[in-house]
Amino acid sequence: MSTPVIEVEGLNLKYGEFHAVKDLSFQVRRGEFYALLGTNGAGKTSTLETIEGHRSATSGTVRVFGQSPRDRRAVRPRMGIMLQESGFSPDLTVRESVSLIGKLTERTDTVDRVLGVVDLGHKGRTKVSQLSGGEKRRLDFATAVYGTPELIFLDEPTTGLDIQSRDDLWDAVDRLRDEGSTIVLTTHYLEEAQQRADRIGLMHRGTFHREGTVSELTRTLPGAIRFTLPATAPALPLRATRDADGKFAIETFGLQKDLHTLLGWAQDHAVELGDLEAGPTRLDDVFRAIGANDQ
Ligand SMILES: Nc1ncnc2c1ncn2[C@@H]1O[C@H](COP(=O)(O)OP(=O)(O)OP(=O)(O)O)[C@@H](O)[C@H]1O
Repeated sequence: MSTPVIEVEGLNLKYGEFHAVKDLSFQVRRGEFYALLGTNGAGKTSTLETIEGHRSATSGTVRVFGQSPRDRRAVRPRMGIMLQESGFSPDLTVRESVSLIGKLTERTDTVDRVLGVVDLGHKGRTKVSQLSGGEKRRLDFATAVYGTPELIFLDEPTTGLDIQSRDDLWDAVDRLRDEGSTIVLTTHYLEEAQQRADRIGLMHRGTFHREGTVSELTRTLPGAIRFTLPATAPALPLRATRDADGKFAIETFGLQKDLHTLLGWAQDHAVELGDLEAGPTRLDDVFRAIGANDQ
């Protein structure tokens, strides 16, 4: 098997007395889309900064392409990092900023191609200070696109983007994946991770609460059927609870069977199920379950 792109082994990070990352171990394989998710303050940024070579581990090892990320000359040209704030100089134009990415990363590409991918071709001569929030975010994304790096970090990439720009960004990420790039994503938009990630590392208080594919993370929790009923409806065929807003909820590990029972019962009794929703557990519910365990 080829060397993993990222190998984290027993990583610990301390800020003074505060133990921010505790014995964390995981790997990201070549071509994988890995989402590092977690609660606020879980340690995601600290972990990523170590992998990106910006921070030293208190103990443990981190390898990127089999090398230390502190060996910047070897590793840096192969990584594209889209930070939450890239900090482009406000006085530079968009074109100059993209060209600077090329110089700093030592990757080869053309400024026009990159401007086209991030849809800023019409803003090439505009100063960074005059860009809208969403346009700045698209310029940040250029750091991940320039030269199609082998490993790409996307830190909250879609924050501040409208729907169209989000779709465009994910289309561009899909193309990068087609070219073989490995993607590491952090986001608080869980649906984006749920739809795209091959695997998810779910951090809480410095360590993994869970790690696995989306279905591995969600299948330990029941799915749910929710609906409203007219006041005259007869007794339900299944055990249900009532939400604060009066909606009925059936939690089940046999979603298809229970849905079939419920629909048959509604048909037989000519009962209309209002606002009917049925679905497997979503990643949001896995997150809520973390909070519940803390109580
Ligand atoms: N420079 C620092 N000095 C002291 N404590 C820090 C420092 N940086 C981070 N921390 C603490 O370490 C913990 C982990 O922070 P980190 O930024 O890695 O979390 P995160 O998972 O990225 O959180 P969020 O989702 O809120 O961005 C937090 O409790 C934070 O307050």
